[in-house]
Amino acid sequence: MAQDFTRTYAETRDASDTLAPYRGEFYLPTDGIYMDGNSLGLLSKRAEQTLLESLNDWKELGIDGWMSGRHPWFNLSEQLAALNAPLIGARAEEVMVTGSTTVNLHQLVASFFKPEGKRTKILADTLTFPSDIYALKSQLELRGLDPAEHLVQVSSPDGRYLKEEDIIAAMTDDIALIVLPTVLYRSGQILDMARLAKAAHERDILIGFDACHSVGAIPHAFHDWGVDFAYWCNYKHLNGGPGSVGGLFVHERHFGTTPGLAGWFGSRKDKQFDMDHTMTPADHAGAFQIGTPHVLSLAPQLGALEMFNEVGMDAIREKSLALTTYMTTLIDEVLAPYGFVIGSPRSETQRGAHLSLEHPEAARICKALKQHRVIPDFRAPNIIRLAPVALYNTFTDVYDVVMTLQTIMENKEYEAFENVREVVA
Ligand SMILES: Cc1ncc(COP(=O)(O)O)c(C=O)c1O
Ligand SMILES: Nc1ccccc1C(=O)C[C@H](N)C(=O)O
Repeated sequence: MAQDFTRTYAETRDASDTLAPYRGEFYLPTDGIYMDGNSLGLLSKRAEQTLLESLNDWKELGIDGWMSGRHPWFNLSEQLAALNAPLIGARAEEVMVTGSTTVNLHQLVASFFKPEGKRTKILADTLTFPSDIYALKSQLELRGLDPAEHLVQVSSPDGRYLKEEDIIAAMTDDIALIVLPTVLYRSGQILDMARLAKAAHERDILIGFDACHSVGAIPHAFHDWGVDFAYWCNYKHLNGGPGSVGGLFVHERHFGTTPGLAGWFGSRKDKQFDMDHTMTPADHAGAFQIGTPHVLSLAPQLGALEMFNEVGMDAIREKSLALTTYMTTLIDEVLAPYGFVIGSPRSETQRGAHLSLEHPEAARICKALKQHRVIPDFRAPNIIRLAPVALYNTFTDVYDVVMTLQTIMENKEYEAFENVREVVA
């Protein structure tokens, strides 16, 4: 069917969507449209079930829940690592579900940043998420290195995108480590990780990626690309729940590296309860765990990740691109008179799973959207992020959101609100 701009067209696309049955697995808002799965994914019935099962194990088993019950807690992180691994293109032993994004970055930099001789600097970029920069600066300071000199941030020519050639040009012989996002949190640009990893290694530099905005959104091949490490959260596209435990990847060539931040849960599991004061680290990515896993923030991931493994990242990516491409076409057609700029890549190979819509009145347009029960998020100073999620959004959702935006703009409904951000979104 040729694309047209009717709601019937959107309904026809939904009717032939093979992922459509998954929508029924989620708790969706009953009175509106959720478009913020890039910030906090929704609860699914399966995630709820595995959380309740773990809660019940605690209720019934107490301490014995570590080794028995529905999902024994002692191996839960390893079990989830095996479910995360296919999503990022890694071997199960290269992955651990542990910590949080920022804590895992601290752990990985503490373990892999080895300033020596002339190589004393870390390379990052100016568009990355602030927490990463705070962590990198504090890691430098812990080593007595001044971030003003030792943190190099590649800048963006336009404030939206980074150019791989600029990043490669900044890979000079004083750089020891590179930390970059896989997908930029504002524009949704995908960086060419394979190319960057190759360029870094040709120059003897280690490279790690923040995969918060790509895990569960696009396929990865971290192992084959030779990426040294990566870290991510499981609460956005992976729907693990607010504050859900994060993930990390360490390429197998680095197995045996001493963890910078050691703790007893990084031990070989058969040795951990020997209670020896000399640690025997696990001989895989498990070595980078620190303390006791946050079991109740792991448990929902069992149900949530099962769906991703069932469907596979290729099918998720295919639908996600179909949704964002459809949204782009509608925005171009319907919102053209109102001064919006799409601040996300037009090219599908460079586009992550959300669209960034820029407008000088963005803060109050977001508030008007929320009044219509459409949930986007806002990033200062002028970005509305919209994420039509493959597992639970529809083409009709996309259509309705764009039409709601048209109504808001046409009737200047946003003028009823102040153009200032709210606390979170
Ligand atoms: C790209 C990116 N990096 C880091 C973080 C920080 O994650 P956390 O607060 O879970 O450590 C986030 C989200 O909050 C993020 O989107
Ligand atoms: N962790 C959070 C806690 C509270 C509110 C938002 C977040 C986010 O994750 C924001 C997201 N990282 C972003 O790309 O803006």
